[in-house]
Formats: sequence, C-alpha cells, structure tokens
Amino acid sequence: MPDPVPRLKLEHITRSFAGRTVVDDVSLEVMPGEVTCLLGPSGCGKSTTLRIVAGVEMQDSGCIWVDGELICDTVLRVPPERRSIGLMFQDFALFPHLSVAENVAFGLTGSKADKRARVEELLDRVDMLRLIDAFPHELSGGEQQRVALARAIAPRPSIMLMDEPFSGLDNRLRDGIRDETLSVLKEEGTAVLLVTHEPEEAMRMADRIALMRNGHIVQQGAPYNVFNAPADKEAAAFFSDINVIEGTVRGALTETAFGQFLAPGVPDGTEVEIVIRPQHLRIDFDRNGRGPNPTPSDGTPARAVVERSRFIGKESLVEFRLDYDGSRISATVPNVFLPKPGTVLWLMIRRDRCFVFPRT
Ligand SMILES: Nc1ncnc2c1ncn2[C@@H]1O[C@H](COP(=O)(O)OP(=O)(O)OP(=O)(O)O)[C@@H](O)[C@H]1O
Repeated sequence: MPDPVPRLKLEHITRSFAGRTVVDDVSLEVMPGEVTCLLGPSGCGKSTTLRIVAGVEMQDSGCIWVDGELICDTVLRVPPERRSIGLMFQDFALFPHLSVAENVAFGLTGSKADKRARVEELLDRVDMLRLIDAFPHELSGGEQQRVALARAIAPRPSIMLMDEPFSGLDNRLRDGIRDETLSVLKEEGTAVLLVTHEPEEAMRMADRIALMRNGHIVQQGAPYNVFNAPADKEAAAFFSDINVIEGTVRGALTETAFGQFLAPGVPDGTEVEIVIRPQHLRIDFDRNGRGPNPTPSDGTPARAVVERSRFIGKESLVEFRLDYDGSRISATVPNVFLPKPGTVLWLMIRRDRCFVFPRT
C-alpha cells in the first residue's frame, strides 16, 4: 500500500529577521484527523512557523504542501484565503455586533437553509445551541471560545492552526473545552497544528509532539516517546524537573552513587550526565543501616539524608543529600510522605528510566 499523504507537510522551512534565524530548517507532517503540537519555550519560533503556514508570513526557503500539492515555496504562493486553513488564536475575537448564529455563519457559503443547518449542527456539538441568538457580550470567556471554535470549523477547513488557543481560560474550564475541541476536530478529520509552550497541554492533545528550541525541531514523535526517550538533557527538563548525576566514563562504565552505568561507545574520560526524573526514584527505609536489598533493575541503593520535604498537591517532594558525594537529589512520592530533615533513607533509581548524555 502506498504511504498515506500528509494533509500538511512542511519541508526545510527557514525564516530570519534582521540576520537572526528564527525558524531554522523546520520539517514536519500532520496527517488528517491528527494533532501535531509545536511545543517549546517562548520565542523559539513556534508562532512564526504557524504564520508561515497560514500564509501571512513568507519563509526565506522551504516548501509547504497540502494533500500532496505544493502551495508555497519561494516562488509559488497560494494566498491565505485559498489555503483551506482555519485559525484559532488566544486573542480570537467574535464580531461583537453579530449574534452567535451570525458569527458562526460568517465564513459560510451556500443556501440560507444549508448555512443554518451547519450552524445548528456545530453549535450543538460545542453545546452552545441554547445560546444561538445571544450576543458575544452576553457570553462567558469559555462560551465565547466554544463559539469561536464553531466559527473556525464551520467552513470545514482541512487544516486548523491553533496558537495557544486555551491559555486565556482557567484550568477547570480549559480541560473541558480542550477535550471537546479535540473530539470535534477529530470527527471532522481536520489536521491540527497547535502551538503551545505547556508540555502538559501538548501531552494531553497531541498525536505527535515536535519539540522546538532556538528555531529548530529538536525531536519529534508520539508524546510517550518524546517524554520517555528525550533527545538531550534540555528535552528531558522541558517536561518535568530532573535530577542530573554526573560521572566520568572509564572502560565504557561510569561509577555513581547508584553503582555502575553502561556508557557503550563513549570514549574514556568523557564526562556524562545521567538524567532521572524525581518520580523515578524509589525510597526505602534504613533498617538499622542495612537498607534495601538491591534488585537488578534498581541497581545499587544509595544512602541519603533528608534535607527538606514538602507536600505539593498530589504528591510530596523530598530533597536529599547523597552520602556518596554530598550532591543533592530529589524524589517525588505519591500522596503525603514528609520525613523530617536529618532522616536517613535509601534511594534506588529505575535504570530503564535513566538517560545518559555526554555533558554539555
Ligand atoms: N516580524 C518580526 N520581526 C522581527 N522579529 C520577529 C518578527 N516576528 C517574530 N520575531 C522574533 O522571532 C522570535 C520568535 O518569535 P515567535 O513569535 O515565533 O516565537 P514563539 O515561540 O511563538 O514565542 P511565544 O510563545 O512567546 O509566542 C522572537 O524573538 C521574535 O521577537
């Protein structure tokens, strides 16, 4: 079977402003009915990439394809209004003088009856049918956002570009609207390119995450893979707090408080950093100095003294100092676990959750 054609494909997109490269060789694909999140810190070039796809900004080089058809390179340029692209941005604005129904019908063509049917269908899907005749000023922020979504989807764009569309909403409202939005877009088969700087939002919404830094895509893949096999230390740190254990390679091994780590193919003398997330440390009791029995997957246990412990919501964060070299390390534990400073405990780390990188 031939490979499916991506709904949206970006190839080697580059854009500079005043000699500074802001989007640097970005390539990605979005399949129909799938959500790709461009995730990265503020200023890394996410919105510029989105504006280039929308056609309101021009790339210096690279191509954009929709359903296998070239729509933009440095010579050809299909204008924004002919790209079948819907836009939903944080500062979306409904037309204040138009009712909910008129707002949603705004970009629609066809007979009055067809338009009305489409408006009602979409408002029903976003649970806003009861407010069809209301005006924007009579709606809450969340309700306005749902109408904006219905309006953006109404003309059946094959691609939806979303730039931090939910960041103006409070947390509880946001989860509901995010999930609703996702199911409507999936049902419509729309390909979504969504920009966010929040890893949690990307993990929740994306089929694929493209992690961006300084204009580059550092890593792309399913959320599970990007989280569990980060490309480098910064990629790991973008998703959660991390611990970094330093070591030097001798004979393809690094000695640490937690025993030896394999560093195959790494030359002797190379300094490495072993990255482990706080949730992947296991804590055990001292048992009069005996500590826990090591298991093959956890390696050698390390004796540590509690410096501080805090309850931080669903879990507790415990900060330790390792006997081995006096370095600090943190562990999170579900629920409430608040050992006193000075308590001796033992730590083990899940080897399958450690990432070894050359020191940068
Ligand atoms: N028209 C422009 N002229 C000059 N510089 C620009 C222009 N547009 C964007 N930039 C710069 O390019 C960089 C990337 O901006 P961009 O808005 O794409 O980042 P972002 O990742 O979306 O950030 P944020 O999450 O803060 O919106 C920024 O340093 C910005 O100042």
